[in-house]
Amino acid sequence: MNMSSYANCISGTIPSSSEVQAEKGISLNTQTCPTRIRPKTMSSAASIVRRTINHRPKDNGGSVKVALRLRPRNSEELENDADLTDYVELLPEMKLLRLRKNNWDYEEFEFDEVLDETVSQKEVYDVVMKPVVKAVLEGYNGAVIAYGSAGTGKTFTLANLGKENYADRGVMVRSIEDILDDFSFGQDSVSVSYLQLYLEAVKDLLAPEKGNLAITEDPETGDISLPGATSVELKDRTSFLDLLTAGDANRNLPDSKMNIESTRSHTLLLVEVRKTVKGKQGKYLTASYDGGVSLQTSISNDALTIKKSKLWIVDLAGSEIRENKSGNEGLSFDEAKFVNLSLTALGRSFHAFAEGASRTSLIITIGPSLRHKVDTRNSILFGQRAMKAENMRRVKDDFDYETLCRDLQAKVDQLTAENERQSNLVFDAEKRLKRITEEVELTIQKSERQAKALLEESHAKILLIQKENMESIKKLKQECHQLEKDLNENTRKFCTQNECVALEKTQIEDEISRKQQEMEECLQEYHRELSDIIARIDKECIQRQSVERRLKELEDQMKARKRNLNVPK
Ligand SMILES: Nc1ncnc2c1ncn2[C@@H]1O[C@H](COP(=O)(O)OP(=O)(O)OP(=O)(O)O)[C@@H](O)[C@H]1O
Repeated sequence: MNMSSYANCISGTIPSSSEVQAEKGISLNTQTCPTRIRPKTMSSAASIVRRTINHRPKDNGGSVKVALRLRPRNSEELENDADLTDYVELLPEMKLLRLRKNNWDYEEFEFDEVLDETVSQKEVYDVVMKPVVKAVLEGYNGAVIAYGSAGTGKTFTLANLGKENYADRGVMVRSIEDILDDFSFGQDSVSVSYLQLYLEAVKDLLAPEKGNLAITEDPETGDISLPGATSVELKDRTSFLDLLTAGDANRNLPDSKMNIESTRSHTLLLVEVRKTVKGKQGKYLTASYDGGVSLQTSISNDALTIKKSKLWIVDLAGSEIRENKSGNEGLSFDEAKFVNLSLTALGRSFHAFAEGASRTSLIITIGPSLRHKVDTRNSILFGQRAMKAENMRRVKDDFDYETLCRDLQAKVDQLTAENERQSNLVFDAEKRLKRITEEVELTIQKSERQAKALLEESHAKILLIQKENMESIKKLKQECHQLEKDLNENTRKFCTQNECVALEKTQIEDEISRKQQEMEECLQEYHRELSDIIARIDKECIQRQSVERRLKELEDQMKARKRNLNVPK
């Protein structure tokens, strides 16, 4: 028995797709729910890539409704910017998910709902669970199962009590709220059992002291029942929250180093609804749970009819592949084997359950980190197989249970074999991946060594060049210093020469001025002497004129005397 066969065993009544749409009440408006995860390469290359398309089966009236939900990134993933961008593309508006195999090839999967990380708990409930609860209130059996690898949000989706944030209430609480809202107190009743399957043990979370609950199998029908399971009648919403809180405290959460929130056990909440309705008499096809799983019909009492139905809400153990993911930290072989064994028991118990009218939804949860890659693919394939499961709704009178059981067992075997084949393939792929990773690591180490050697060589060269440069700089500095000295010397000499020239110039100028002064003085002396000479000449001229006049007078006197002398002759 395995996960996929398990899904087959819990198939249910499926309405037409238009009914589903009508029942959703709230539709996931794709406009308001854009796909954040969308690899550019895949989209842009959509016209050239190869696609493998896995559409929902045409005749889907009988399929298990399968919704796929992506968990938002947590703080660690946000810090590491982890996401599946290169690998997964969600197209909520088309209810499609694409898984890229490589750059040119991807697979496309269609689901009943594709819920991206922006979708709220209420929306998940409205889309996935509300139709199931509605069916349960109408007297049909229902089941919601969460499947996905550890830490992808199964428990958050199903079992969150909304203590920290009221809006985060999960499917369990919201279902009970809706069931209680529809109740006529005094007439109707709802009771719950809370169970855990870990390895092969079935634990009653409402009465853990009971130890391992016995699983009994009806030798004729093959039905599995748990006669010792506690069933507590609910008074109100608070009593349910108290029960779940107490039950959760009793859960056995084995350590998993791979993910501390991981649990390898399955948690089952069984809600039994008993409603008294007026009106139509006759047989109703329901299943009751009186300590086990068995079939019964409705009880009619004139105009009053009692409808009994039950709702299973199942939080499956993390769906990690069985091989260890990180050394010895994954599931041990025994543990993995027993997980499946407990699924066998569980799956069988659903034989009888499925024989009743039922509606089943499966929520596949996936994580936003690349470390979820392999698990994401496994979960998606599981969801796809579940979608192909046949509708189990039958009217009791028309139903051949023995054939159903045989068929189911055959399918269980077939799917077990298929699952094992798939697991082996995954195991081989992981081995190959491990080998390739080792090769890549070796190559990286070699490259690192080469890079280191190159780095050291370059470093040495750089040091040498630096040394040479330092020497050149030193030499240049010395030359520069010498040049400075020379320049200073020359400047000094030039200054000295300049000073000498200036001194000489001053001396010469002084000499010239002295000479000029002397010359001026001399000139003045000449002028004075000349003036004296002119004055003397003038004086002598005057004297000479006077002399000349005297002389002329004398000459005149002499002439006069001569004439006087001649006259007597
Ligand atoms: N839709 C969501 N929005 C916000 N937080 C979420 C959401 N889904 C999951 N988480 C958080 O992610 C963590 C893991 O979720 P959860 O425990 O539900 O995973 P799981 O699949 O049940 O894991 P396991 O198989 O180990 O039990 C929790 O801290 C939970 O609060």
